[in-house]
Amino acid sequence: MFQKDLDRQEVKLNQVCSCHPISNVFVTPFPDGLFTRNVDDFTTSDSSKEQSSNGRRGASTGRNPRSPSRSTPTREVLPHTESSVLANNVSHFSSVPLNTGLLESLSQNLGQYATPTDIQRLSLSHFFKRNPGLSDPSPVVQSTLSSSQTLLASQTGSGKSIAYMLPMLHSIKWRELAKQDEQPDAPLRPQWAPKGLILAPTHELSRQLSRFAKGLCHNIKLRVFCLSQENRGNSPEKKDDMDFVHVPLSNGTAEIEIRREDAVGSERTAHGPQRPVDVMIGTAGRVLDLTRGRQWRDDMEKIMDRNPWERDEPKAENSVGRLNHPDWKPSIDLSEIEWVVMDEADVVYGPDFIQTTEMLLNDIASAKLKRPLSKIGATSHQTTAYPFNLILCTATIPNSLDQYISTKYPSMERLTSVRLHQLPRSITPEHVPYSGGNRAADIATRIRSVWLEEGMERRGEKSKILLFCNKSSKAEKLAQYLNEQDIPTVALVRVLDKGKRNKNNDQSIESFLKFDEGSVKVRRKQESTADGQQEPRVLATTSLLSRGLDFSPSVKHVFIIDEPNNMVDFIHRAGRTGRAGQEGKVVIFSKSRGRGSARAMTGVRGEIMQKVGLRPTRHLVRRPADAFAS
Ligand SMILES: Nc1ncnc2c1ncn2[C@@H]1O[C@H](COP(=O)(O)OP(=O)(O)OP(=O)(O)O)[C@@H](O)[C@H]1O
Repeated sequence: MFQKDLDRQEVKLNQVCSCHPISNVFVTPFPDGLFTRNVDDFTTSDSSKEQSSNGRRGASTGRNPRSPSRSTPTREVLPHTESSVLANNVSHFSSVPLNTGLLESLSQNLGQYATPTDIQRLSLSHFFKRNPGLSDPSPVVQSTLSSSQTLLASQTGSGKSIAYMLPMLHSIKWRELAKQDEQPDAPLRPQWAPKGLILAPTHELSRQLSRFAKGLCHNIKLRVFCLSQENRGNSPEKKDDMDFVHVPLSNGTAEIEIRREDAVGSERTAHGPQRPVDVMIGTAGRVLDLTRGRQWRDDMEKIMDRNPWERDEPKAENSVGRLNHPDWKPSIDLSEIEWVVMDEADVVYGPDFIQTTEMLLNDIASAKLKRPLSKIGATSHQTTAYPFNLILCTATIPNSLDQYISTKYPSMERLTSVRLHQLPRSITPEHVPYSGGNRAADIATRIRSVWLEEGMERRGEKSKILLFCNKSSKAEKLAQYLNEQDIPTVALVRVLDKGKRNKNNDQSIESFLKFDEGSVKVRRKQESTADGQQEPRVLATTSLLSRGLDFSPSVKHVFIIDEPNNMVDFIHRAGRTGRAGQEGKVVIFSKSRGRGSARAMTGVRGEIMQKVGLRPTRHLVRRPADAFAS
């Protein structure tokens, strides 16, 4: 594929991360995301990526000429949202009857004196106080818990992962213990029939969430399994990998497949001493691949080719037999699912992913109710009450998501913290106009001055810096330039650059992410493989890494090199620093002062400058206060 095409695709990803008007989300009769592209395409090894990169999938599907074009960046409006009333009676994690093993894990992970953040207080209060099923095993109370719908919305870095993981993990453990008391001799459920499912838009985020969940589950002995394995070729390193066959792909990476003897329907349901998987984490596309079998995409694609404009979801699905098509080999049993979490909900419910997301939710409902989809009336246009708990989690609620929730999940409880859609207070914004000469040189100068300002260069402890560009090609060129200037930089961009996104890249990103076990592992690897090269202190990337990832507190600066597509994109890029109350700075680059700078200060950049309260330059054309203003 040509560079231009790749760049065009990437601009689209940036738009994906910012969502689109509601008409694009669910009224469009022929949403094309599932068959043209997937966030997976931009991340790690995946069969869909293989197909997408050779253009087959994109070529075989058309775009509904009646649907609004998605090629123009949208000015997504972030509506004003009322913050929920904070529960003052949940000042500590122990204020609710949380499983003691979970309390221990929290203190091991966050420190002895950690108290819940606002969104965690809201969540704990909501799930424990309003759902006595989390502490009362009586069947009547239990059934009230089994179909709640909740939205958790708060600023970046405010601890939303713990806010949804605690009620889910507590509930799964609570119900397991209650069942053991009732039926001590009940047979073990199948290996691959999880109780909880956490869906994220990228493999990177899935992996990070999975590590975090494993840390929380350590004491309560729930088994967490990540479907987004790292690229390890055929040499599995962890015990969990033994459950998978690694299928090498032509680009040097590997795909995973659950071992046939452990898959659904096999006689062997328990695998050695391993307990069944309790929580599974991955992208919706990967889960569908494993529940329906890899061929489902191809079969669906054939149907789309045959009858693209009159596509009707239940009809298309019925005509291929849905879950039980003889050619599809389902590997995961969805019938035991009790909790589904959609992390980064505005992306997962965005136009390019909505179809996969809805399909998976419908599959779960269908598996649980043991009825075909057509019988549960699950079309895109209807309100839906699923037979499981659904949690949507996001730092931004664009109009599109807001309206989608109102239409599709009218009874969804919205838990929203204060200052949603604003930069966290721990982030200081700064504006740097380019000098008018070599822009890359200006960036290098600012990086050096950051390290000088910190006075850390002398101690050899430079902080880490993230650079956000709009295009992979630009991030790569910038990284090359900075390396030539003796500023150790790594570019982490789309996976379509075959060979570049390899084990070393995965290692590079880990050294920027916050996770104790990960960083220890990375440090050890780096020590053993030291080849005289300096460890990168700067990571140049695109919006690919702007979503949900918990970067290390040593990432003190985020540089916004290119104008983000909109405020949503900006909030997520900036939010990679200043996490959990740590101090961080977002540096916004813009055109040099003088001719043309007035234009530079309008548009999204101008809105951002106003929004973050940066003193406008002389040339800034003021825009009327808009919905971003709180
Ligand atoms: N109660 C707490 N006390 C201290 N640190 C916390 C607490 N809760 C979470 N953290 C830490 O805050 C960091 C950010 O948490 P998390 O990744 O869940 O944020 P988030 O709200 O999901 O962010 P984003 O919107 O970017 O996805 C993590 O490093 C986590 O360990």
